[in-house]
Amino acid sequence: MLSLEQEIGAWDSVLLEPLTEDSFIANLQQRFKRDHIYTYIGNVLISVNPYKKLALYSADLVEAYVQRGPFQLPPHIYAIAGSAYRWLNDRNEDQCIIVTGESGAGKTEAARIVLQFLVLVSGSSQGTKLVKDRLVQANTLLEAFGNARTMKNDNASRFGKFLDIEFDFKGDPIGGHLTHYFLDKYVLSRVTSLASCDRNFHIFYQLLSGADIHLLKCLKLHRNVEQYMILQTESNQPTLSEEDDKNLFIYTKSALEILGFTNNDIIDIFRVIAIVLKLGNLQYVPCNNIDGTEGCSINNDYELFEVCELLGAEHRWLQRALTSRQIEDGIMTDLNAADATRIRDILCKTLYSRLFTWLINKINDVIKAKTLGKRKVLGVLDLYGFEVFENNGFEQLMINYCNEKLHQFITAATLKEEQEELIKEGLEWTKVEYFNNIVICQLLEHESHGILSLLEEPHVQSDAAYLARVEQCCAGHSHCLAADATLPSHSFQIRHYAGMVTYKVYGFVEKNRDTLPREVSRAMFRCDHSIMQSLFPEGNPKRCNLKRPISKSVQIQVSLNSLLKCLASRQTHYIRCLKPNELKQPRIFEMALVQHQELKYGIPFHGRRHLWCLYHVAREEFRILKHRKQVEWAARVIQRHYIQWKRRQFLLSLCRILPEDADSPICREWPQPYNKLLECSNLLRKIHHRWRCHKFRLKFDQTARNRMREKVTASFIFKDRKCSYPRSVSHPFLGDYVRLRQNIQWKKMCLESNDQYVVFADIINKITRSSGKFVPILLVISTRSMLVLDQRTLQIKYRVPATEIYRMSLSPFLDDVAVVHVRAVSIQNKPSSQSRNLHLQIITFEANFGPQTVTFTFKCGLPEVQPGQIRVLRKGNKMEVLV
Ligand SMILES: Nc1ncnc2c1ncn2[C@@H]1O[C@H](COP(=O)(O)OP(=O)(O)OP(=O)(O)O)[C@@H](O)[C@H]1O
Repeated sequence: MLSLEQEIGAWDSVLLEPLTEDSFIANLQQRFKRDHIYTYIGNVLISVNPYKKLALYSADLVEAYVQRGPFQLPPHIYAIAGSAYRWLNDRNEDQCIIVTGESGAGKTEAARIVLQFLVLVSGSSQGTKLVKDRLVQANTLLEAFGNARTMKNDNASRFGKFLDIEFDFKGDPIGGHLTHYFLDKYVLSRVTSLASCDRNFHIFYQLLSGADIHLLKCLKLHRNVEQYMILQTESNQPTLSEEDDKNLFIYTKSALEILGFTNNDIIDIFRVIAIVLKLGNLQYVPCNNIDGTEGCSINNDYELFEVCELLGAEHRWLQRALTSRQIEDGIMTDLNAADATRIRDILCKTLYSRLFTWLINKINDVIKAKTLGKRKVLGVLDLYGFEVFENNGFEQLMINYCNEKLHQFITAATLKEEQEELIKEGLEWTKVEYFNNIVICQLLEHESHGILSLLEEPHVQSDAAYLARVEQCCAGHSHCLAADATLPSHSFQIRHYAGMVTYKVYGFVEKNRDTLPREVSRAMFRCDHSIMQSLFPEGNPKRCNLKRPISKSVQIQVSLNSLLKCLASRQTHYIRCLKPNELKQPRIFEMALVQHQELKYGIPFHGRRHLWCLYHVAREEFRILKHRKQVEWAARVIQRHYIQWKRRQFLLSLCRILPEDADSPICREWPQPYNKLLECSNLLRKIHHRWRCHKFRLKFDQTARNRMREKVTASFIFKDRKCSYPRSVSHPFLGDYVRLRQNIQWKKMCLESNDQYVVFADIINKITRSSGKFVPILLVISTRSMLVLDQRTLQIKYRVPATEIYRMSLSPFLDDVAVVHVRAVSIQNKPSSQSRNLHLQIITFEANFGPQTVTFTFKCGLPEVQPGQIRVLRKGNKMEVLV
């Protein structure tokens, strides 16, 4: 685990006091000695190659760096990767980590550690795992086909690589895209001629050591490396053992399988490798043609026969394509041995580089995000650094041009933009002078007289003509030396941002065009090999393209400009890799070498420090404030969307959540709403209730409709005014509860008094005034009158015409007390003395007062009683009803 106490020197070089180049390098050295290989300089991470395994990488450390912000823990590549990943998620911005450095400085390793970090930190669902696995395997495959041993590095990438990883809104990888830059630069030389300490691309050795005997036989190969000319060097020094290659072959094959290549695809890929190996063995011997010109023949024709078998080509086509050239339509001339050898080499290089591009396209198809929707991208750019050798040619010019452009971009991003923003924000600061290398970029790419543009001029057909044009157009330029006596012959010099480089123009024109003769492309297109048609589309006789093929320098300029455009749209993070020694040894720190590399960075330290100090103070505060505002804004947006989502959820789920009998008007259940939806829920509940009542009513027949009318009337009268009312709601009114209308005696009686239309009839209890006992009597209300009858004999005790009843009252409590107000004089069938000021009380008792025996005492004779004026008082086991 990390221990902060053990930290040595300054984490961040800008805090060194004083900050000079010497103190900066000394700080790096001091830290390097104690295996602290990472140091910051502002927001750039410096990584010094330890050339040994260090316990600096683990899942625990990834976790630690994810939890803490940058600068809270010792400098680490995880902190840079963590910042990029965090910004990607928090700010929703595309990110890019740019890894730079010389060959062997540790760029590929750094890019691999970044990928490892992203793999560990992101989600672990089945789909995500598959994506991650494929991204990792893509790296393995690229190493086998794109890396080689060089004097500087046993596993040097021979191409620039830009891996874009796409993430979904959760921060899980969903796919990726690979772009490669300029494999051709080394393919141009490496495939067919090796420097003494170099090896060819790993895959050649892996195939020869790892393929089983059947595969070798099928590919017509021998296991022995010495059998193949393109694998020979002057020293023939092996570094990787055969055993290593054999083991690595297993990984390469498994990577191909995991990436979805079928067995047939895999055999086809290896067949192309075998073809390159065998083509490289072709030897030409000069011969004289009949017309006296020099021609050539293939010395070891059996190799060509085998190549044809592997390609599925006819021997005579290929032999003709490799040894002759079309000068006019249909007229061929034989090539001399040197030209034929050159064409053979170009074919080998073209085959290999196109196979590599084909592989990358296939990988891109597999790792492409399969899901639609918004995505964010985190890219890792691993480009080789500035190069200067004893002999520098076309390849170095291209690489140094790329570095020049990249340097311009980084300078603009880290210094120019900072300064401009400081001005914009009105912060106090001192302007820092720095060298803007735009002038060198223009020297190279100026449309009419740039060093690269001159290569495209139609009359520049030889290296001498090209040099003459460079001398003519650029000799006086402040960054170019040409036509100068101090220069070696056939050369010109450019003062790059990173130093002076002398370029020899040998082979410039040819390497820039480096086109395969049309006859060779056609012969390859005609082969019966599944991928040849896609590798050599220009060989299709139906595709007659008379346009000049795009030259290498134009291709590089186009792809570089699109790369820079892409970088400009992203938030960039920098990892600068440094090589501590040329011996590839641990623990050796050569001050001069490190200083030399760091100088190439080209920005004065004091300037950078000044800016960054202003940056840790004002800009940081500004950023925090801006960030906080962004967070607040984001919180508001999230809240708004969450509420909307909740609402929608509630509404959509309402009919699902409502109970089954929710259509019944008496069902009271309703789902509990989310707090913010209370009002909406209440309104909806009312609407829903009305709707279901409406539906309920639609089912009524005439009888039910009449009954409902009565109920509605009762509701108007009793609702909220009588405690016992709710109990009666569900019972329909019968009116004639004793079936009086069917009684024969009554039928006769009622005709006399015209009371045949009975509205209400039931047995009720009357309390006798003398004894206080209950006396059941029959109460009948007809459309004409109210009658009190003996329940057995049906003898009429009172008959009160309806017109004489002027009011009915009842108590609001849980009882059955009702008072009918009658004009006393109108009571019939009674002696007048009793009826004088009589107020009739009709009392029925049900079980409303519980099991107790209850006695009622009535005070009668009050003129008018309103609902609510009746009081029922409990006195011990007696109840007193006061009206
Ligand atoms: N962080 C590291 N820890 C241990 N060894 C490292 C580290 N970085 C680099 N190395 C060693 O240095 C060697 C060279 O590193 P790497 O291949 O990453 O260099 P490079 O800058 O990509 O070179 P090139 O541009 O030639 O591809 C690696 O094979 C490895 O042995």
